[in-house]
Amino acid sequence: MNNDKNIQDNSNSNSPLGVRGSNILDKIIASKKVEVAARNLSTPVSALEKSPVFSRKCLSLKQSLLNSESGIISEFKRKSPSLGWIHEDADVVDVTSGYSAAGASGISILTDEEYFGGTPMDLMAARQFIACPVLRKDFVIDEYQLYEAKAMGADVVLLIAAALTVQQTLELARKAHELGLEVLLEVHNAEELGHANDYVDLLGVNNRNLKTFEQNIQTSFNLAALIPDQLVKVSESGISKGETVKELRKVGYKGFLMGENFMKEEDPAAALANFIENLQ
Ligand SMILES: O=C(O)c1ccccc1NCC(=O)[C@H](O)[C@H](O)COP(=O)(O)O
Repeated sequence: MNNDKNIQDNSNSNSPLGVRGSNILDKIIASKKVEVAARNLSTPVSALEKSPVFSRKCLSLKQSLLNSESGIISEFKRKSPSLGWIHEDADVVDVTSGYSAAGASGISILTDEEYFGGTPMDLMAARQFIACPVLRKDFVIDEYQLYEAKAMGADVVLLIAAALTVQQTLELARKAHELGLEVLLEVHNAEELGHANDYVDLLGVNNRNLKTFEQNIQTSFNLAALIPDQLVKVSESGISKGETVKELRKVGYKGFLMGENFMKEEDPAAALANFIENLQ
């Protein structure tokens, strides 16, 4: 039996951070609005544009996934709303340069501090040492955050359908492309696929419902056939078995976003190397 498909629903439990799962996405978005407004005042776009990496040409995660053997997008996250601390003292440069050396097709870095224990500095530091595509993993609600992503040295941004209207998704995706960033649109159900537009490069199916924390790999299998062919499919969250990756490949997935499975280990990069070796 593939245990990844049978992850238990923990939607009714209190999270380790003391926020109930049922409204976590709303809480994150509410905090994000305050945070972004403050940063916009302290560091205007004109200052972000002066970043030494602002004008660098972004690497393509889409191409990397199409060309790569593993398709693993390994994530750097110190904590999460569903688990609390996973790896509090993890060093971003050690872990992400290790991920890169181990054969990651892309690297996702959480830049949200309040809920995930990350910072924009994490991404900026990692960028100096890694040559594979980097996803800024955050809750994008404002185009200011796209300028920030560019200033940090990110290549891809995440747009979460559950947090945006169709119109907001279109405007943010268009702006991201204008800045040279790729767009990973994340959905959790068939209805959210309606957020896809011409500026979306990769379509991520999150097996975790961000409003309830419920996880089920079956979500990726159910939505696979509904995703337009031109979008590179990525399965996100709750993956811990090579067998799951192999089954997801059969229904067209090229990318596999994995965080906890590696970050919970003392040496996340060694865990990734071992995972990839067992995929061959
Ligand atoms: O991880 C959480 O608890 C979480 C809660 C609310 C919103 C987002 C959340 N996580 C972001 C992600 O989607 C995952 O970090 C990513 O897909 C990797 O998942 P996993 O392999 O299960 O760590």
